[in-house]
Amino acid sequence: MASEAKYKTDLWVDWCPACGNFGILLALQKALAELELPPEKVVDVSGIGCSGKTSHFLNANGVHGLHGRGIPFAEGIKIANPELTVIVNAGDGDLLGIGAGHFVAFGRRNLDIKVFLHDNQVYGLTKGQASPTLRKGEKVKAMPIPNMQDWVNPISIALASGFTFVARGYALWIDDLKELMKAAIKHKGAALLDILQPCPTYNNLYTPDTYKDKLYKLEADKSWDPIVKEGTKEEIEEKLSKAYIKSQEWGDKIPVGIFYVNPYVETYTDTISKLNPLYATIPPAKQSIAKDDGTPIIGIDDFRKAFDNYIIKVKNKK
Ligand SMILES: Cc1ncc(C[n+]2csc(CCOP(=O)(O)OP(=O)(O)O)c2C)c(N)n1
Ligand code: SF4
Ligand SMILES: [Mg+2]
Repeated sequence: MASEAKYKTDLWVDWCPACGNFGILLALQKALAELELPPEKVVDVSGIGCSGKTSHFLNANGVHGLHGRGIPFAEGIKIANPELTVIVNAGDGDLLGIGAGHFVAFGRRNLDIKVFLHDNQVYGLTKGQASPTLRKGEKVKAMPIPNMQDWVNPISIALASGFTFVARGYALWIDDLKELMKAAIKHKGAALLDILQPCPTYNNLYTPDTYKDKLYKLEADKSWDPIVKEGTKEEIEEKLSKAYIKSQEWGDKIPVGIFYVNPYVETYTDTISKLNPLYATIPPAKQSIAKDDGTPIIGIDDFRKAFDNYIIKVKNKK
């Protein structure tokens, strides 16, 4: 089996000592190695933040984008070339603060992209302000007063937005995290992996000591069955409701593991392929953009024709 060394770069990994991001990076390198994905077929898209440095430390294609815009960059890449494995590594501020609109719209599309949310409850890179996942009334050390705003629950919002794979991992349980990453990557559709990530420099509330007594594994309960098996409306509603109720659990006990998986939803790129069969054989990234003499080819005519035909068919059905 390929070793994770294949995915390491020779850059000095400059996160603070004991940062949870080290565990996330190692789990990701191990997951990619065990899945035997060639680095040239993997794209890691990062936003801005400490988490955003992941793309520099992973030997794969990487885009270190703009704060809050990891998802739209990733969407463009996946739509242009659906054969790539596209992963977003971004912070809780990035994905649920400035980028929250993209997060919700992404769930609706069910694009086959994996969102790994580095959930440290702070804006690490900008020195420890509260992020959207810090609870109301909590105060981490750089804050002058306790948090005045309520939190955003990443699991609940992902379920409500249409993500078809929703799970939570912990940065220091590297083997479990690696397995969750593998499951997310293998799932065909939009995946959220909320990764609880200690930030020893700025978050003095959610430390490894805090998590030690609170975290428990969903899989330990043999009756917990988060995977949609038949795809009926009733089954989906039942599993979604149970996942939502479970997502509200946060306090003395914090669940880690898979909350919900629905493999029955068509992906966005499959929908496009149905509209235009050409898309499946020659996606945009593989089309020529210029003729031999250098004149640009505008390649949207076939797509437009297919789309017009589709509209005509739909209208005729009415
Ligand atoms: C458009 C824009 N707004 C604000 C910033 C400043 N900024 C950089 S990183 C960051 C927050 C990072 O927090 P998070 O996304 O949680 O990542 P972490 O550092 O915790 O991994 C902010 C506000 C920016 N770079 N760009
Ligand atoms: S500030 Fe926090 S999240 Fe950022 S590198 Fe340091 S420990 Fe990690
Ligand atoms: Mg953060």
